[in-house]
Amino acid sequence: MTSDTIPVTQTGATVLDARGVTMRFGGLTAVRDVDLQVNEGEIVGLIGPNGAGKTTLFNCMTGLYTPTDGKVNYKGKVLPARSHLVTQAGVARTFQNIRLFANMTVLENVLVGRHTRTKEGLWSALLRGPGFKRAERESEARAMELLEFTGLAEKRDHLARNLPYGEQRKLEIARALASEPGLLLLDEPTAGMNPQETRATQDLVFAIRDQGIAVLVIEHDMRFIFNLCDRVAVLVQGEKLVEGTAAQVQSDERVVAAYLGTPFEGAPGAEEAAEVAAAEHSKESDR
Ligand SMILES: Nc1ncnc2c1ncn2[C@@H]1O[C@H](COP(=O)(O)OP(=O)(O)OP(=O)(O)O)[C@@H](O)[C@H]1O
Repeated sequence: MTSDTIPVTQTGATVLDARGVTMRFGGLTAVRDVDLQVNEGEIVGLIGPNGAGKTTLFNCMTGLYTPTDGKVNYKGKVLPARSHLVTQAGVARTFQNIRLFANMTVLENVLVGRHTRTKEGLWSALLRGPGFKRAERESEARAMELLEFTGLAEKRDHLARNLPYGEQRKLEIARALASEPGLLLLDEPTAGMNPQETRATQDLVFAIRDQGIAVLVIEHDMRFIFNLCDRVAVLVQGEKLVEGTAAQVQSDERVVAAYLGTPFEGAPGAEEAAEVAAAEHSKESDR
């Protein structure tokens, strides 16, 4: 393997432990033998060029895909292969393409996110007995706390589809938090945001971490990632190329090369790039 993990100061206990994760789609290996850990109290960034396999790795960590190889543990237990069970286990996520219930209110969207945490069963809900009503009141109180936390309380009765884009992303985060996770996975949380909204999202992620929730975040905005993260892993063509602090990753010439599209010797994709260069060279010399 060509990956290079630069030692950084170990923080709390390991929350997420992905080992040797590989995901193949037919002939395409989207993720290859990736190890990634997230520890308590950490914000970890996952970066890489388009198509590097970042979302596929998220999908492998949240039960949307069953990895072809490797395993993912959360707090010492293998994560189940179903997304709702992963959420129940304590791992919540947001999506690159916002997935809200557009015709439900802001509050209702957060209440939907709480269903993995409410114990009241189907009959209780249908009969609307005292247990159900109490649970409903508690859920609503918690949902309102989360709307205050994310700055959306005043919009509680607005339809999700009428929120500006930046607030829809915040609502996705509030909904994910409603499942009371120990780990939150954010897939491009600032996509489409203006600089002010991006800074607010940065503060929100710090506040989430301060509440004891570990965070793993995919993002293309490098300033956001390097300001935010304790540790950053770089995926290139499905493989982890480098992992380290923001300063270590920023100064690593292989990362710069991967983004500029000139892979180093031994880096994932270097062989193919060399073959293409050789073929182009021989074509030119034939002319
Ligand atoms: N369900 C799927 N079936 C087939 N190929 C897939 C599937 N999901 C992803 N891929 C392929 O796997 C590779 C990695 O895609 P992925 O979306 O994980 O990359 P990414 O790093 O998240 O990219 P981006 O930054 O553009 O979102 C791509 O070549 C993509 O086309």
